[in-house]
Amino acid sequence: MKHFAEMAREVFPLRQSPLVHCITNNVTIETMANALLYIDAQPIMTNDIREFPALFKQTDSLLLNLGSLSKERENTLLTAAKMAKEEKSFVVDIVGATSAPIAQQLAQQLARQKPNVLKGNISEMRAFCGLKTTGKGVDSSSSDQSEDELEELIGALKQQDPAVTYLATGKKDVIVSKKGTWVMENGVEELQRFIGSGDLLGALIAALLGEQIDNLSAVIFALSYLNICGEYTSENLGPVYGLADFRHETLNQLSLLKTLNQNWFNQTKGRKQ
Ligand SMILES: Nc1ncnc2c1ncn2[C@@H]1O[C@H](COP(=O)(O)OP(=O)(O)OP(=O)(O)O)[C@@H](O)[C@H]1O
Ligand SMILES: Cc1ncsc1CCO
Ligand SMILES: [Mg+2]
Repeated sequence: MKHFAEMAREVFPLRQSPLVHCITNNVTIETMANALLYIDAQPIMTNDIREFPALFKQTDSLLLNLGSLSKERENTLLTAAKMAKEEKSFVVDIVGATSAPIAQQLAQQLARQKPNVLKGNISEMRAFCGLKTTGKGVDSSSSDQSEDELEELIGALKQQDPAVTYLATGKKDVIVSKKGTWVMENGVEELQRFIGSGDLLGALIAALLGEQIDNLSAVIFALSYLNICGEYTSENLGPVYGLADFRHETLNQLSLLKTLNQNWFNQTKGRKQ
């Protein structure tokens, strides 16, 4: 992790205020837009494909999130991915691939457009690889996260297109890239218990790609930053707190940690396999 530790101070605060175009679900769209502002990026949440040619000239990166899909959004996502292919950095978040066959199919189609990063929770990523999963809805299951299950997922991700960097989130997070495999261990359980933590993570990765940070580093820094914000929150809120306060304070930390503790990356737990 030494290489990343040296780079970390250069990453946050962001210098270029990247403009991130997000095509995303209706549930967490506002949380995602604010999370981007809190890390000094700029969001634009445009679904209208008529706007894309002009918009693509301005944006630095693109996020495609498959949650709460509709026929129209499916078309919007495919159009954006085709335009982005080899032209613009983009992240695909395969929300719902565990439970919705159409989202699963769309995830495969979008993967063929070679996103920089394709992510989902561990159950969604198991579904993506064709492995059995006990995940339901948009949440992962704990039984998909045993050591054996993680090893199986890592093996399956290594068989996927090596042009793409893969992130599977959960208690432990798995990153598979052509540069190697990492298992990261930051975060607290409450992060899984507010809706949109995974969604906003996809947008943070896109923001770092928009700063021309390489795929693997963008994933490691965005993931570690969010999870360490969660850890700070859990330590500082006291012995008893509600989940709404946890959510609120974690979002606050996104805006604070980068300036209050420039050594935040020293708290990263994880290893290359
Ligand atoms: N049990 C846990 N312990 C520690 N960190 C966790 C845990 N579960 C999730 N996280 C962290 O929370 C973040 C979101 O991961 P999660 O897998 O919950 O995403 P998700 O299911 O896609 O979320 P959502 O659908 O609500 O957007 C990641 O940074 C992940 O590392
Ligand atoms: C709850 C929910 N349903 C569809 S998308 C979404 C947000 C989680 O990603
Ligand atoms: Mg998710």
